[in-house]
Amino acid sequence: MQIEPTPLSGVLILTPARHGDARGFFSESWNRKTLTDAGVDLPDFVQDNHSLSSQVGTLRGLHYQSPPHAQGKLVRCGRGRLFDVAVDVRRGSPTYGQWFGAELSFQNGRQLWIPAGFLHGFVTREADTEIVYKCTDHYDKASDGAVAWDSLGIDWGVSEPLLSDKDRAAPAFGDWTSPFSFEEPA
Ligand SMILES: Cc1cn([C@H]2C[C@H](O)[C@@H](COP(=O)(O)OP(=O)(O)O[C@H]3O[C@@H](C)C(=O)[C@@H](O)[C@H]3O)O2)c(=O)[nH]c1=O
Repeated sequence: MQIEPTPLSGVLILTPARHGDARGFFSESWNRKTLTDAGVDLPDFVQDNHSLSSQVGTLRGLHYQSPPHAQGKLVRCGRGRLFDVAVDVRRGSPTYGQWFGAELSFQNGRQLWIPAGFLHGFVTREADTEIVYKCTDHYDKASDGAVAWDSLGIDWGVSEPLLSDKDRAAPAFGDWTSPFSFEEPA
């Protein structure tokens, strides 16, 4: 397991080992003990999500659930290729409003750990791309929120993405009040 920090405190890139042989590969895509032994303690996960985006340039985001139903997400790409983005929206954080993006693909096997307190979104870079992610809280429709994808200066690599109606109507970052605040690490 390779563990890499990112410029946003708390956000990590995790790359599990792949054991290749004549059949293909085997990989432990999630193993709490491997991470704990490496000094990384993630909260418990209670829901796994899986979505397919048929068209290249499909953009889902930027999403969050408000506390007390905030979600941390461990994200990976099951098929195809996508650009995954986390935005720090913890009020008082030294990196408030900053974003980090990484390409996650079936090929590179990378995962992005995004704690609660961040917006999450992604754009697909291939047709028929699947995303799979573990969440630390259940879906709660009433706590579900979105911020406009094009209001944070993120370089998505597309100018006219395919969006949901909800994402097209999302408020701009500048018109939105974050429900998250920054807690200094103990
Ligand atoms: C997120 C979610 C949606 N749904 C339903 C609601 C709706 O009818 C349908 C599609 O929902 P959405 O349009 O919100 O799906 P989508 O745009 O893929 O939303 C997801 O985007 C990524 C970026 C995230 O980070 C996720 O947390 C989630 O917000 O699925 C659930 O039943 N459970 C869930 O956990």
